Amino acid sequence: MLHLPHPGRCAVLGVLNVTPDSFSDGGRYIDREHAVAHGVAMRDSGADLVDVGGESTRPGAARVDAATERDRVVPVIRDLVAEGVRVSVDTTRAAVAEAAIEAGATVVNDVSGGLADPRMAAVVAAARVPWILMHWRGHSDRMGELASYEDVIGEVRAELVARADAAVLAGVDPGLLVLDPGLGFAKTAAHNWALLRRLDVLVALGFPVLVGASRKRFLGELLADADGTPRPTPGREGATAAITALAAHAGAWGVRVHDVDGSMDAVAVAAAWQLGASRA
Ligand SMILES: Nc1nc2ncc(COP(=O)(O)O)nc2c(=O)[nH]1
Repeated sequence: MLHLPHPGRCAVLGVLNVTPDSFSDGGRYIDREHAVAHGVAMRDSGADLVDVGGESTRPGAARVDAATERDRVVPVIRDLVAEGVRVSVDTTRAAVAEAAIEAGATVVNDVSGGLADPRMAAVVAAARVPWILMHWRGHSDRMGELASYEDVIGEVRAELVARADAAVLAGVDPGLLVLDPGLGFAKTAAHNWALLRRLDVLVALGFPVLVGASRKRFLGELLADADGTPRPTPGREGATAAITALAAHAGAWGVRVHDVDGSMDAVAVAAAWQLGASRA
């Protein structure tokens, strides 16, 4: 099973996008020094993992080549590990995951659930590291056309089970798998809310479940102003923290967020609510 320093509460993964074009923080941490300082700050705020990504997955984002992605994340991962930070690498590429693990990353966060790179399962199995399998139907340039479901809960569940089965067949320890509904990936706002409402269906599979709603567009649409203008990303932290609390209460293993402080408070509230008392 996944080791966590705070097993009594939902895990908090701090997002560190070392990219020029991620949707909500693109460019802020492209500089290595700033990136490392931000990662250390998120760990000091209580983040259980810092999730380092080198390629934007924003809808319509242009892909970067493996070398560019690797060169963005490896130095930052190495420096963070040297500061004692636990790091996950957010990549769909086996070669990048391999280099990140060599640099000290201890979790692979794969938004493609192993579909983008057939070599990923072997890399994860050999390294014996936890593997986050997110629900995905194709790269950023195609997600829009793939967002159609008869039964989004049933289909996402079935497609994630298929990914977990494939991982186990490839030699990955099932105890190291984490599932993630992939909010916003080939999904409309309605699909996102339907998946959150029935998160219990994924939790019931028995794998840890990670939820990544932080600052996403469907929150901006929910919080739109009178003339329908979506709330800009900086104004979505309250909704993100609310989802953190609700996801934790629904049994999520972890959340992936940009603002660690807000979600640390939210997971503390969820834990106290669950216990009927604050932690002794
Ligand atoms: N496991 C997982 N990883 C992810 N990586 C990137 C993004 C896109 O958001 P960002 O641009 O804020 O990183 N979302 C997820 C997600 O929902 N789940």
